[in-house]
Amino acid sequence: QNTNCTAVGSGQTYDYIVIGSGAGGIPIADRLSEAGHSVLLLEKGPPSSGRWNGTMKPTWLEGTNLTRFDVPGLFNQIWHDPTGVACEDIDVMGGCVLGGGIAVNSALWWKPHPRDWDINFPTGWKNSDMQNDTDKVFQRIPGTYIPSMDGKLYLQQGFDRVSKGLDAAGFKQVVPNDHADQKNHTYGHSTFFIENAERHGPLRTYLVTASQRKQFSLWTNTVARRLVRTGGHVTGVELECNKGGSVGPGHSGIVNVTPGTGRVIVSAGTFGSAKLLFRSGIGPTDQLTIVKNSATDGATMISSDQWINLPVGYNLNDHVAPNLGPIIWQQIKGTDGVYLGAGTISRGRMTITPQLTTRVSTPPYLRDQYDKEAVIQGIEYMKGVLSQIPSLTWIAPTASQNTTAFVNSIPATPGSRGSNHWTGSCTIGTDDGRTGGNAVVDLDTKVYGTDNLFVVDASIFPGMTTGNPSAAIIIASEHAAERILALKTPAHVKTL
Ligand SMILES: Cc1cc2nc3c(=O)[nH]c(=O)nc-3n(C[C@H](O)[C@H](O)[C@H](O)COP(=O)(O)OP(=O)(O)OC[C@H]3O[C@@H](n4cnc5c(N)ncnc54)[C@H](O)[C@@H]3O)c2cc1C
Repeated sequence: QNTNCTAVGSGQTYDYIVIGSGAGGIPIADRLSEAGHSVLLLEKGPPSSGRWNGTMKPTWLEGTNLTRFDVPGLFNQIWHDPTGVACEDIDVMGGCVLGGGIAVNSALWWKPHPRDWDINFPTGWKNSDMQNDTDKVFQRIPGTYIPSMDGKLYLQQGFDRVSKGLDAAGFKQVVPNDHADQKNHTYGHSTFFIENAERHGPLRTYLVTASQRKQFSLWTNTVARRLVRTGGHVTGVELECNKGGSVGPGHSGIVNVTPGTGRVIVSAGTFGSAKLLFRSGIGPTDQLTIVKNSATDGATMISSDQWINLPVGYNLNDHVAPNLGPIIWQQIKGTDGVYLGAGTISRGRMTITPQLTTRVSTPPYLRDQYDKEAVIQGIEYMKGVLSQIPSLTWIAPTASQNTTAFVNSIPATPGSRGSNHWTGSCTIGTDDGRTGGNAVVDLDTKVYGTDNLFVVDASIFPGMTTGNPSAAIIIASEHAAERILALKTPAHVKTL
């Protein structure tokens, strides 16, 4: 028996159990506890930031309360030294530590373009519905395009050179997050959630206020194995200590929600949330059958007469290529009339393996010919603009290379094209997936066919955002919190 693995007693129950402490999970756990509810936030990974007793750091940070996660210059460390940080059960990059993606990402921080909501999201989630939530998020996490301590911008040679060409072509320089709607023929400095030269974001804001409340609890190193449910009603969550407790103190056993009124919010990310639903008997029959036949879960999985058939894992999406800066915007309209970015229509699928890892079985990149045409058009356009700049050399595609051939030469795989901006898999919408629709969760983020189970993270996004998605996910989490708090407990549950 590992002393780092505490078996939970059945006495303590919670109004809300939130599974996963990423961009979706931390903000909603804060808002639900702020409303007076008891909230348990579960995170399978270890603490990350020094503020939360994280310990992973290079020797030169010893003696400080900072870890590799706090120092912007170490953002890329996850690619060189991923052990104990990157998720081990997915086939793409993800952060499985306290904070999830927002503890390991590059901290690029974009206020969403109005069309990010208006094109893709359903009624009640349009730009006008999200304004209040956007303001709340950007008040707490303003972001900056000058991340240094002394207020100076460094290494601007590239920016200065490129901007001359952009100016000559009539592009306008903007402060991006002051003009979120001006994303055509504009450019600017990239914005980051960095403050005092350290990683800022939900770990320094939402988690701080949540932790000050007595009704809030956080358990790290604790894996949610599956939901315990009777029909569409979840009574608790089955837990396992991460690696048997060998990586730090965790919890095992079954933790229950408040009988009758308690709710569970799954915020385990695009892959983690889908996997948890599969293991809980919620998803397409082919995926649930893989879990049923697995050595780990087969014998104890919920029986097939209780399965809920929903299109979990479909509608997978990612940006076609990562962006850094200087950031340049130009609207490219495909010949199908929709825009590149928020308007792309290519989608993929993620699935589960017999070992209960997940994989991108159908990569989403450029599967649609109009999406591909728009990318080619975009590269051609930028080549034209930037060719005006003296002594600037295009590295790819080379001067002699045909753009179409270049685009076709890049494999449509996460390894070549991936941007780590995975969305989809548990899509929000009114078209109930049990009866042939695409949606896994309804407009309150409640899983169809259940009465107290919700999904709140990148997985509910029906389509892609223009920029890196973390701000939009946090805004969506604020919005979901309001809608969930406003929901009445179903009458039949109250009478139980
Ligand atoms: C390397 C990298 C760079 C990126 N750069 C940027 C950027 O610069 N700007 C930007 O906006 N976005 C960036 N992103 C994307 C952004 O970080 C993600 O879109 C965002 O974090 C997703 O939020 P989420 O809540 O859906 O999931 P996550 O943030 O992934 O959170 C999910 C959490 O759930 C936990 N979990 C999973 N399964 C379980 C379980 N069964 N039990 C308990 N816990 C579980 C995970 O450990 C994780 O902490 C980047 C991502 C990566 C990986």
